Amino acid sequence: MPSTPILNNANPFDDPAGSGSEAGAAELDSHNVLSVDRNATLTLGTDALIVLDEGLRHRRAAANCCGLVPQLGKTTRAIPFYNVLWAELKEFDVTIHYALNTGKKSCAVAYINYNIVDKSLHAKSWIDRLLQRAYPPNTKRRKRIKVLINPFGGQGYAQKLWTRGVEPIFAAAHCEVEVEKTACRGHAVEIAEKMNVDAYDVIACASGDGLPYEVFNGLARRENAVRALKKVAVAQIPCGSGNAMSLNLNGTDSPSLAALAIVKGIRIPMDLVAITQGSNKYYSFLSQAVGIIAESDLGTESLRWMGSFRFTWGILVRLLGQTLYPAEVSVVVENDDKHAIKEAYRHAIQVSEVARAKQLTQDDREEDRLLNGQDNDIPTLRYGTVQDNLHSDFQTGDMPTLGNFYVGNMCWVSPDAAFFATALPSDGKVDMVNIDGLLPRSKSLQMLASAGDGGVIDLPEVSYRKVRAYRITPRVHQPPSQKRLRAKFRQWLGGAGKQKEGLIAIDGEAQCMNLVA
Ligand SMILES: Nc1ncnc2c1ncn2[C@@H]1O[C@H](COP(=O)(O)OP(=O)(O)OP(=O)(O)O)[C@@H](O)[C@H]1O
Repeated sequence: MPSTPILNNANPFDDPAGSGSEAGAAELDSHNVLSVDRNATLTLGTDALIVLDEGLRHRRAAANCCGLVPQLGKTTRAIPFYNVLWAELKEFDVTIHYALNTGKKSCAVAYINYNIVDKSLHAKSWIDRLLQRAYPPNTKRRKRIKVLINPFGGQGYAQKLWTRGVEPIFAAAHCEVEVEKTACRGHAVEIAEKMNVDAYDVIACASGDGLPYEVFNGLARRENAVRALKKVAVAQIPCGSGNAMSLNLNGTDSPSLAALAIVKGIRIPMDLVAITQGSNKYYSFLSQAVGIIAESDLGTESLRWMGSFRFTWGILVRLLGQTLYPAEVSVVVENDDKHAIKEAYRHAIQVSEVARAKQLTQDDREEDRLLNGQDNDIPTLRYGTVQDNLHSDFQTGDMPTLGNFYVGNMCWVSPDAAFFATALPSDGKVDMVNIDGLLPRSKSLQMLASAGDGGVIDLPEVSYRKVRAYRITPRVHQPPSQKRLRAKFRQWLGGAGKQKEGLIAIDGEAQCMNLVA
């Protein structure tokens, strides 16, 4: 995962490599400084390129108040290495393109250009050193990116968001880009199934979470599926109504900031959850939901006129009406102690931060195995399919008053809901949340409010477990005869008037389930 560099309180002009002696320090300093025209210098600092230029003062002053009022501007500018997209030397001209933050949630390509004063080979090696800092050893430069655009994703602006906010960043970073628009539902599955995975480093989906879901499933259908899944990274350029993948992996739901995160991103392994239903098999990267969340997301089609408020409305109607989704649930539990789950999470984060600080490159042996074509088939499922007998590791329970069944592999499910606060992308487990449908209404609302800061796990009424596998068999809910009319009214009010089947949301995509009597 890419990280925004932290500008700590160290002197930004210090070289991170340190210096042994004063003479050594002076030599290092001179290596890191490039003298350019207009009496300016460009210095490689700890985390940023420092531009020291008297001219900046006048330019900034001019930008204020139409330049009529003399003002003192700064003469230095720090460009974090993370934001540096490319640097090149042509003749005696140095040009550095970078991503300039243009607001809290956007960036755009900007550049600086100077004529070099020192005409020796120093400038060339300085540029190399700048690029090494902009792209540490674990970060691939000039990524080859296959971009898939869902023209109907979100509110239909994916093409515009791509052209305005993303394409210029990929171009400035010298990425090789090939763009294809999806023509219909399922098209991304087909593209991922047939593409030459050796020709690309990344498949970037300008869409909601639906396209990455299709891409994973397309890659998983191939011969040598494991090789394909490991070879090419899947990323999201957030252009949909659900952009959880980008929130979790790029740390943003802004298309331009996500573009920068992809340019600077490193590959990380991520678990996929295999789901079998009848004879079908799907792979999920994000979440599966049965009950209130799934029904509010997918069972509110008749309320589309409400826009995105239909989801909130759907949840409120179902929560306040204490709607039940009874089911039999069998689970292979890894850990059901919330305190231990949180401790294990903290430890895992510390370990991953150490690895990130060391800028570890991908394990060479892993790379060899990929290229030599070993371990390329998807392994058989450890706990079998839904058509097999239950493995002895499963614990089965009846949940007659289940309200919400939610399983996740990533923390954020939307910008204001960190539902799975301890989810780790590749620990071989998923976080399972079960909430009783008869929870007092005030508690239900409290639970909704606590999702924003990841507090769901701390609510005593919420069952939160790390699990390895589960099986859910939803049942028909038959309210007592005197309450049936009210239940039908609530169903209509919640947007699921004519719905007969149960719904399971896999990464936000709908699958129907037969309800067992
Ligand atoms: N050209 C197209 N026409 C119709 N549907 C398409 C097209 N391209 C992709 N799709 C489908 O659109 C669905 C939703 O895609 P996506 O996740 O990108 O958008 P979204 O707005 O976040 O979706 P949702 O409203 O379902 O959350 C996917 O299932 C995908 O297969």
